[in-house]
Amino acid sequence: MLSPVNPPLSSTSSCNILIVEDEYIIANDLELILVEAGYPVIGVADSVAEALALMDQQKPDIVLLDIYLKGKETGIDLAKQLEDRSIPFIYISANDNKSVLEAVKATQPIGYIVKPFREKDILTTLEISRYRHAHSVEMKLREEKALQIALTDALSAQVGWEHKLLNVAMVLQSHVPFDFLSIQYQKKGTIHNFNYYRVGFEEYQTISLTDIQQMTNTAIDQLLQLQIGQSPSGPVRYNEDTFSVFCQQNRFGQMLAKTFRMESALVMPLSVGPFDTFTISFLSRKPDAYLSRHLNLLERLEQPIVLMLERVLAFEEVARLSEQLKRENNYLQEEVKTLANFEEIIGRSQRLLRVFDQVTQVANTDTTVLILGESGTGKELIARALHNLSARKDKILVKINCATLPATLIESELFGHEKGAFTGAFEKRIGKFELAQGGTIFLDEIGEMPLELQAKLLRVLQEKEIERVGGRTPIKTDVRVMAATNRYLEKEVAEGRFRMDLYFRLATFPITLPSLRERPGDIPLLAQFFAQRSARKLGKPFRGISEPVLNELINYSWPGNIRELENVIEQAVIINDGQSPLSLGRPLINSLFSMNMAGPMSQSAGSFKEYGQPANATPKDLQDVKHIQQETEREYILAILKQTNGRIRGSGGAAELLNLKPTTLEYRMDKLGIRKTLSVQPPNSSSDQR
Ligand SMILES: Nc1ncnc2c1ncn2[C@@H]1O[C@H](COP(=O)(O)OP(=O)(O)OP(=O)(O)O)[C@@H](O)[C@H]1O
Repeated sequence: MLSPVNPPLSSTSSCNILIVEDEYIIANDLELILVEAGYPVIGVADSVAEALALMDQQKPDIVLLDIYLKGKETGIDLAKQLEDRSIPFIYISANDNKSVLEAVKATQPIGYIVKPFREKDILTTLEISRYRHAHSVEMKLREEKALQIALTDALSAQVGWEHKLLNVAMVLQSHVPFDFLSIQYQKKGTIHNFNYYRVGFEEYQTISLTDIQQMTNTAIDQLLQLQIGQSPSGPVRYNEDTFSVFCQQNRFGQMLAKTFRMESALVMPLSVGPFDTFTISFLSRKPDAYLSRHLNLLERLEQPIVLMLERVLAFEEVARLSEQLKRENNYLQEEVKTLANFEEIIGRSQRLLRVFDQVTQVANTDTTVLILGESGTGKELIARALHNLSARKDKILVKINCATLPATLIESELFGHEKGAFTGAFEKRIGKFELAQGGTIFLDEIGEMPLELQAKLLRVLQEKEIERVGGRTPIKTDVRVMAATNRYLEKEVAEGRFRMDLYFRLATFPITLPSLRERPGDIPLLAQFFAQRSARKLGKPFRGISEPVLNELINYSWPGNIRELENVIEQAVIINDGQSPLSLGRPLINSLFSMNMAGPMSQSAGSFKEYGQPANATPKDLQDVKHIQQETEREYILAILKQTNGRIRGSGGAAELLNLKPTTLEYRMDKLGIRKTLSVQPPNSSSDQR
């Protein structure tokens, strides 16, 4: 609590007085009394015009003011101007007419002296009025300080902006009265609008743009359009005479005034930082509600409020960034991060070296890259290498697997959604494109993307803008796009499952990875690398790989490519006693995959084939190929599941052995008709758990 302190009163000699009196004798009398008492009299005026001219030369500290003066204008007219200039005044008048006294009271003088007066009356009233005025200035300062504290509390409350600004409105009401308060917040070009309609003492109704849309029959877009570029440069009041100017300049305000029958306004624009502006419009039903004291108060509050808003917005930004960091962290923890530089990519075959050349050529550009190749050939590894070699390497690489997400969720996963965009969208959520801002997005299994979303992705690639689901404003993005697929995309295009325009857009720079059987020379290197890495991980000595085992590895067709080799070697290390060279946990049988059919793959996207073909059956058409491919994958997964006794997750589970995320494996199992609720099958059981 502030303790009441009497403000010190300045000496009479420092209180300059202006006398405004048209009767010469009285004016002269007054001057003599004042000078005698030590007050400097800076002038005597007999009309409002003369008083104003004198005040322009020197500002008085107090004006002694008669009501009826020379000319048309009265002391009451001058009083309004004195209020504007914050100059205190005392009336000296013989007038006791009731209506005149009412008008006098409304001008808020600091005193009133009745004519005829005695010297004592003048000096005592002057002294008391000066004291009360000084005291009221002090009170005003205190009130303003309290107002600033209340505004800070209102703005820093942990509530949404609508609630925050309602609190601000309630705090301001007793200082700048209004019947309607409209606050427009422009953030980097996006407009947010908050409207509060006073319906009772401390009772307000929040009016949304949708409400205004319904009341005025105007489309939202048009309402937003009406609000663009309408702020004055500083606080301005519009009363009776100037309200039409307000309506001309402010089309949205005009609409509010018409709908809610408002007749005066006070507009306060606030620039917060380089991008954000707030425009607070106070509207009143009274035609002359806004006085200069309201304007002066808002002018004084301008800087403190801007500082408060800057602080609140900075806190919000920090919270947003830390939320983004948390999200990125979660994301990175979820991801098995591979460091992927060329050193981590094993192989010396000509085919792989050619891929390295392509990666080096394109890495440091922003070109969209399409990585093609059978499953497990290292497409993701190459995507990571591309990112790590690009200028975006210090920003995030976000991967999204288009095959593992339900079609209904991919859009919101990619582009985010606004609160309430669809059932279950309880909170606003940013998508992977926004998460990847400044970095790279890797769209794995792009061939699985639903057609309608392909159109949206194409627009993002062309416009470099995204739109959240349920959002209305496009958001600029700076994201490099990479995509991968093990599908033959040209065939998908021919069969109408993939948009040709998107295909061409993505395939600006295709990189096709060779299958493992196309580079058998790399198999010993890879096997050695994986064996050493697993042994290190398991803390076991590594005694090499025997010649026959290496031959077996080289002669196998590797339908699962490097991923399969990695798993085979890891199992071999697990069962190895640490004393002898590695032997394989299970024999490698080229039962369904033909080695001789797996010819070298061309580098062009067009000649890419899906999987190898069976040795013991000549497929008649594409359907056959697909069937064989699915059967193979199915058998392979079942074999691993049998090995793990049906366990998918956790250490030693099928997902780990297959080096897949459990959700990816479950998705594939689902697609291949393998039931998730696996019963533990005896190793020789032929049940396929369908
Ligand atoms: N040249 C390589 N050197 C070392 N490890 C590799 C190499 N290529 C791939 N791998 C490893 O093989 C596994 C499969 O690679 P990756 O996931 O990149 O394949 P993919 O082609 O993206 O597979 P899918 O199409 O199934 O998503 C990963 O563990 C990866 O680290």
